[in-house]
Amino acid sequence: MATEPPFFEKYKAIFQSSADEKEKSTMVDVFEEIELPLIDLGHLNLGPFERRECIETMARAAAEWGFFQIVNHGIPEELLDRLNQEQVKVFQQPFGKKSEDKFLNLSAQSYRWGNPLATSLRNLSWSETLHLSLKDISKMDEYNNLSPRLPLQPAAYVVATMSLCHVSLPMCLISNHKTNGMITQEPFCLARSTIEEYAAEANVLAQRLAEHLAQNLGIRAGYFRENCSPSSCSLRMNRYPPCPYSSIKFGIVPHTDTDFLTIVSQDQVGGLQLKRNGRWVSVKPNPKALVVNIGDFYQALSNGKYKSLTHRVIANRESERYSAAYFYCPTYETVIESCSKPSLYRRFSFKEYREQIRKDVKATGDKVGLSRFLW
Ligand SMILES: O=C(O)CCC(=O)C(=O)O
Ligand SMILES: [Fe+2]
Repeated sequence: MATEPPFFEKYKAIFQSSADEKEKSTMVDVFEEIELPLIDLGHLNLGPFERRECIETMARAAAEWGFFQIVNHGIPEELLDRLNQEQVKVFQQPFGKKSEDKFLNLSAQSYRWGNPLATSLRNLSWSETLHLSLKDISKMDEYNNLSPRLPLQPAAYVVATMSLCHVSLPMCLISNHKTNGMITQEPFCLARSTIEEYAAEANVLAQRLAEHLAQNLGIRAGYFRENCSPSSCSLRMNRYPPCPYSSIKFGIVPHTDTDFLTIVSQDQVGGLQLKRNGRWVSVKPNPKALVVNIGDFYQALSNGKYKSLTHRVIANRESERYSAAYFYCPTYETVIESCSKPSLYRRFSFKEYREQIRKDVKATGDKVGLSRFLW
């Protein structure tokens, strides 16, 4: 059963109407590959001097690059591996299952692929994602309650579940598999606890980073703790299938992130690019490090000191790529206001910002973003 989203069928018209662009894009784009500033968070525990230096280096990277990478961040490699395994399992499901409304009992639109509003090759994303609003994760449990109704013998179900899942809280779906011409049914288990464990660790890390970055800005110590919680954040699992069409450029189209900061774990394939001083540069992947990028809200909060950089992912012709992005967001009611005067941006709530994005995307196909809130 096909697992890949039907990109070609869905975007046939775009492919056909862009023959000229196809011609042009046979030229191979070459981008400079850069290594992001590397911050060793282990230095925070060495002594007051090393700690101050580490925080200053991080703040400089946030101001000059908007991106940096971190090691000794406290999230065990073993947990990152487990998260990746869960992610692979999700995307290996038949497309028909993934695109069901209640896939994994999550809200509609949790599974997304391509770009439903794509009008040309320029705004087509060659990727599929599972977007988990963290307040929804507890709903995943309900699937356990539903599963006995699924057409599999209870005993077989238990044995299969135990052998496929390494935790006691799997979320199960039954999927059809074709083996030697025979259709068989296998349960698909997603370890909810691995996702929760990762989300909890990522939340602690994100809060620590946000607080360190706030130190030189005079932002109240409790600001992030009061306005952000695991349930206001989200986790996006991304898969970028190999893309056979040279005319397709993007795994994810250029964008900035709508949050305070994002923590990204990625494999070794590469493809992330950021726009630095007006030029696109490729980020050299470092599977031992996590990538951190500043989002729109920290740019506004820091009164433009920290940069929410436009970034994108380039589609790869040969290899699939996986990444997982943790978005550190406040609650909808949180009002974001610059930490110094005169402020570049007028104050706005997350809710207001989201609403503006929704209108702009509908009207222009683009999020527009912070420039809408300049004085
Ligand atoms: O895949 C990546 O490296 C980045 C993903 C990203 O930018 C996002 O999910 O917002
Ligand atoms: Fe992003």
